[in-house]
Amino acid sequence: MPTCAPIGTALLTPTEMAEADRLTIESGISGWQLMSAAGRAVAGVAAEMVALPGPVACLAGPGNNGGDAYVAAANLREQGFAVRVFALGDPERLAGDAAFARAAWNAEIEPLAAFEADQFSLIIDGLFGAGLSRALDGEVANCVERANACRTPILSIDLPSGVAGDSGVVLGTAFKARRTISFFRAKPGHRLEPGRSLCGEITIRPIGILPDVLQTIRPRTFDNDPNLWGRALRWPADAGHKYDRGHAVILSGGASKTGAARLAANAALRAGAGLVTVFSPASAVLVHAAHLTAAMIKRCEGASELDTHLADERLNAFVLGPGFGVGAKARDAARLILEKARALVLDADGITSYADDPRALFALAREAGKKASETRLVMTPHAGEFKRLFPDLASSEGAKLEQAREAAARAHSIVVLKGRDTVIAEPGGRAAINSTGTPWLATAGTGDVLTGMIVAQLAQGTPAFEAACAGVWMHGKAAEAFGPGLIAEDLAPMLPKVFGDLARLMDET
Ligand SMILES: NC(=O)C1=CN([C@@H]2O[C@H](COP(=O)(O)OP(=O)(O)OC[C@H]3O[C@@H](n4cnc5c(N)ncnc54)[C@H](O)[C@@H]3O)[C@@H](O)[C@H]2O)[C@@H](O)CC1
Ligand SMILES: Nc1ncnc2c1ncn2[C@@H]1O[C@H](COP(=O)(O)OP(=O)(O)O)[C@@H](O)[C@H]1O
Ligand SMILES: [K+]
Repeated sequence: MPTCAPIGTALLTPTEMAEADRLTIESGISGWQLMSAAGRAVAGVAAEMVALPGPVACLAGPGNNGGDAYVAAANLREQGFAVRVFALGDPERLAGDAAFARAAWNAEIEPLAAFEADQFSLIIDGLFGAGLSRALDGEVANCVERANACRTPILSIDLPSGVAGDSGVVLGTAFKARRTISFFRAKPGHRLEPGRSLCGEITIRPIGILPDVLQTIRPRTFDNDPNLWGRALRWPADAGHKYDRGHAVILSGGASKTGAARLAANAALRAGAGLVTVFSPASAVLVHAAHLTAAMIKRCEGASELDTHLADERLNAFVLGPGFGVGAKARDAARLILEKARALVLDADGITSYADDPRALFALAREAGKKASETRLVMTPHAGEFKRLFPDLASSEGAKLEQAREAAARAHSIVVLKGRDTVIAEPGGRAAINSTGTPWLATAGTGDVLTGMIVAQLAQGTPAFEAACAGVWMHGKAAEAFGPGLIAEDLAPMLPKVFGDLARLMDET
């Protein structure tokens, strides 16, 4: 089995980043050294974006983000660029390292009101970064809107001013950057929409902050990449047999709604489940038989037949929801599966079936978790389905990461809150933000495929959080591998390439 580094790629909130900064300074590296390195890195990226002599505008705010901008301005001037600095507020009031940076610039500083965006070949946005504490308004908002309206490329330092580092939410208004450079580790705001789109291309540079500080900070949010879950993933053993790789079951809806179950079943096989069976009502058995080859079909009319089938303990992971129908039949099935503490991926109609009584589902998940000593339920809602189970959380504007985290704790389950910036959260507070995928995934049936990719990992014995993360990652990678023109059926056939790339990636780390 390929091995992989045990630590995930952490995403640090602005507060955690400030702590990283503080711990590093405490260990003997000065704040000025960090700011100098940051400013030089900004100048380096700027020089990649614009030809000599510019001109370049540096917009400098009242804090250390502005400090970085002064350092970058001085460095670009040394390289021969024509640079003008525009400051928000009185530059004489800068304190600490930012005041040093302003002194090092040692040339004219114009007021922000004098800035005319279309006179420059590049705008460097050093107004606010991690310290953004309220909505942009007045003169600053006006400046941002003028800059966004012209075609001059924008390089944002740390974050596009106006984007909140912990949530990606826009406070008031925000720059739409061509590129964003940040330091040490990315922040959730670089990965969550709309922040992610407003950042443009993101570059993360080390500036001397010591990675050891992460041991003290103990971050809870990670990039969803193989560093986080690669070691937990199961690969076929050399002398293994199919039962070592688990037996996944997909519960199908009636005769006119069978496609979703087959999408999940085929994806589960490709994603590594040893055996996959579709449990089908009698009316749909022949429809499935006409289409399925490697996946098996078993008649399962309702609760009593399901109960009988569940006596086979090798059936270890289930998908319930895609095309299944909303109502008591779905709730009965979820109850029986969770009472036996089998792993369950609950999607679509399975989720909606609990809209009137979400607490009943959460209680089943809690008991199943206790019985198995590990989380048994993975829910995969899109925003609409999420709102049905967690209306109060969904109404808290924008903060997708915290919504998913809170929901996971409440529901004793893994919550996969889908979208371009899918968040995977576990009850203990750990969460991952996914960046794989393409907009072509916004097409019917791709969510059904995702359930298959997740259930395959659960069937093989990967813990629920890692199983969900891996499924989401490979789903996005499959979409990237196929490219434009994607429909749901195209995803599973891309998995051999995705596994090949994954194995290489893990061998390298
Ligand atoms: N490791 C690090 O964290 C490092 C951080 N550096 C830079 O330091 C920045 C963080 O510096 P600060 O904590 O000083 O924060 P910022 O420079 O982002 O902004 C803080 C200042 O802006 C004011 N402010 C916040 N929101 C406002 C609004 N909407 N309208 C008007 N004023 C507003 C605050 O009152 C405060 O004066 C980072 O973004 C990064 O660019 C670098 O210098 C080097 C190392
Ligand atoms: N614009 C997008 N960029 C990347 N991924 C997307 C985008 N839109 C949707 N997706 C992904 O596609 C899948 C759609 O799932 P879902 O909404 O349940 O569709 P369906 O019910 O039709 O199967 C999810 O995994 C979601 O994260
Ligand atoms: K900025």
